[in-house]
Amino acid sequence: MEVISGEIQAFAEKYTTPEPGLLYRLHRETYLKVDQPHMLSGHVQGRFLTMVSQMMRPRRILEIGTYTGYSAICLAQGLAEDGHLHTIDVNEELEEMSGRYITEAGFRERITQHTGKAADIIPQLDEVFDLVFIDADKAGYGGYYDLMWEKLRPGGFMLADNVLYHGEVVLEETAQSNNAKAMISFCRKAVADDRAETLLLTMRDGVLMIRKK
Ligand SMILES: C[S@@+](CC[C@H](N)C(=O)[O-])C[C@H]1O[C@@H](n2cnc3c(N)ncnc32)[C@H](O)[C@@H]1O
Repeated sequence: MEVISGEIQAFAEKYTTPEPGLLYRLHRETYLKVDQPHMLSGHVQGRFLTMVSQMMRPRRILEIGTYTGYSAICLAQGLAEDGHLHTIDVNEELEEMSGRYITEAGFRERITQHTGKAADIIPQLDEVFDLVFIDADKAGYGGYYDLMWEKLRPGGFMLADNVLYHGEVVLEETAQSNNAKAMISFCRKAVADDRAETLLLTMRDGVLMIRKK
C-alpha cells in the first residue's frame, strides 16, 4: 500500500526544488544496478533532509543505513563549515558505489563510511551528535535509539525513516509484518519517553522526528 498517492507525490515533486544532477544520476544508477532501489530516500525526502540539515547547521551527523549514499550526501549538504558526517552500513558491496558518489559530491574528507553492524560500530564513535538519521534494519531501531541517546546533545534531533511501513502500521495486527510491528513499538517507545518530543511526518513512508529536550 502506498502511503501517498502517485498524484500527490507528483504534485509534491513539482513544487520541490529539483533533484540536483548528481543525486539524479545516483538515483538512476541505484534503480538500474542495485537490489531494492525503493529504499533510497528520493527527491522530496532528500530535499527535506538537506533542508533540516541547513536549518540546523550540524557539526556532527550520524546516519545508520548508507545504502548507495543518497541520504548521506543530502544531509552533508547542510553541515557546518567544520562539520562531519559518519555513516554506517553492513553491506560492503555498496561501499564502492556510495564512496564514488560521496567523492564526486566533494564530501570525501567530510563523510566517514563505516562498514559493519551499526550495533557494533556506534559504541566506537567518540562524538557528540547534533543529528541522527536512522534508516536501517527495522528491528534494530529501538536499540539504536538507546545506544544513541547519550551521544545526542540536548536539543539534538533523531529522524527515523519508514515508521509507517507502507501503511501496514494501521492494518489489523494479523496483517502486519514483523517490520511494521517493530515500527509501532519504536514509535511507542519514543512517544512514551518524557526526555523526548516527537512529531510523525506522513512524508513518503513516514519519518518520526525526535527532539532530545
Ligand atoms: C533503507 S536502506 C538506507 C537508505 C539510505 N539511507 C537512503 O536514503 O538512500 C537500509 C540500509 O541499511 C543497511 N543495514 C541493514 N541492517 C544493518 C545493520 N544492522 N547495520 C548497519 N546497516 C544495516 C542495509 O544494508 C541498507 O543498505
